[in-house]
Amino acid sequence: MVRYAALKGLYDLEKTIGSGGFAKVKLATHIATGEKVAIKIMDKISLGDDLPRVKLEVQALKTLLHQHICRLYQVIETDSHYFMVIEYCSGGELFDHIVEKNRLSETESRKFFRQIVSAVAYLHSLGYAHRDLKPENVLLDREENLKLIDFGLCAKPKNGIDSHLQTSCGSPTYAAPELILGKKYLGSEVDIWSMGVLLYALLCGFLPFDDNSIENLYRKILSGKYDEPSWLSSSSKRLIRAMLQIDPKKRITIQELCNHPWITAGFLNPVSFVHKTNFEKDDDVLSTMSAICGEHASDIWRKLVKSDRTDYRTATYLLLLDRKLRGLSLRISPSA
Ligand SMILES: COc1cc(O)cc(Nc2ccc(C(=O)Nc3ccccc3)c(OCCC[NH3+])c2)c1
Repeated sequence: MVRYAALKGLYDLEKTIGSGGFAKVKLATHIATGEKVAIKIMDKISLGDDLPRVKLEVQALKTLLHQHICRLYQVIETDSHYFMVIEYCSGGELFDHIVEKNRLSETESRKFFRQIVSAVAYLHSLGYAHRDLKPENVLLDREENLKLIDFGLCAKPKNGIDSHLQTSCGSPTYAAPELILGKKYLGSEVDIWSMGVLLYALLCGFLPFDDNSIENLYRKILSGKYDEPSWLSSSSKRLIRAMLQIDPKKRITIQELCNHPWITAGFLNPVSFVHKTNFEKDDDVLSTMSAICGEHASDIWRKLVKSDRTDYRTATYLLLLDRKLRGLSLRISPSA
């Protein structure tokens, strides 16, 4: 097991749970609380000119406080590496959940899809677009709550969500026609397309556009034609068609999506979200931390609120808070 001095006494690294281009994600234990976390390890040399993306993602994640967006607890930077300590989603990938059940019922799909819509509507309301929405980036926590991950490609155009982007990114299978054509596009509109692919995958158990050859895949996406299996209700078909519109200007908007009849069926209200600017103050957690580090609870809270929200104190506070919300004891052992 590779050891990193920067993690010594704070986190014990365990198995690798994901690896991508320039990053690998390992399961780890936050030693003081015993809580599991995911640590995304990036080597600065292999990051190359993608280095600024890490800062962009960290900046975005400090702002994004939403129950269906995976939480960033801590960032550790050394001369050679970045470590992002992230919420561990023990339920694994939504994709595996769909495959294991072959496909999901309309009711179960709606439960998950409402959570995705809430997270994306929140993201867009803050001027961000995810740009890489795909089943692998949708995880589940232990209560099967959905968590969006990997904001490495997320963008916050400087002139706001309604200004055009050009960078081609994300995976072709879930990419909108305008994106694969290299046209200028709106992040919000490409996210809606990808959500249409996600909804189709939930309801059908396979993808609307799929092909081993990239040319055929592109041709299928640009045709906008896909199968509509017999089990799809007419309401489901209407919603998917509204999201998989080739012309981005004809595509349903995130606001219309929050109120769509398919989304609200069986629920009392449209999809909504809350803008949280800070995590909630919890006196039990603060007194537990105070007992260990000897500082007054009020001083710990003041430092937490003033901090950049990605230090060890923040990670410890949020992990203890999570333990409390799960009804577990707030045990904490002084770091070795
Ligand atoms: C904000 O959340 C982020 C940002 C980011 O840049 C990367 C990640 N990556 C993560 C985070 C957590 C997991 C995880 O908990 N996975 C897991 C847990 C139990 C069973 C199976 C998987 C993660 O998994 C990597 C594979 C996901 N495709 C990646 C989060």
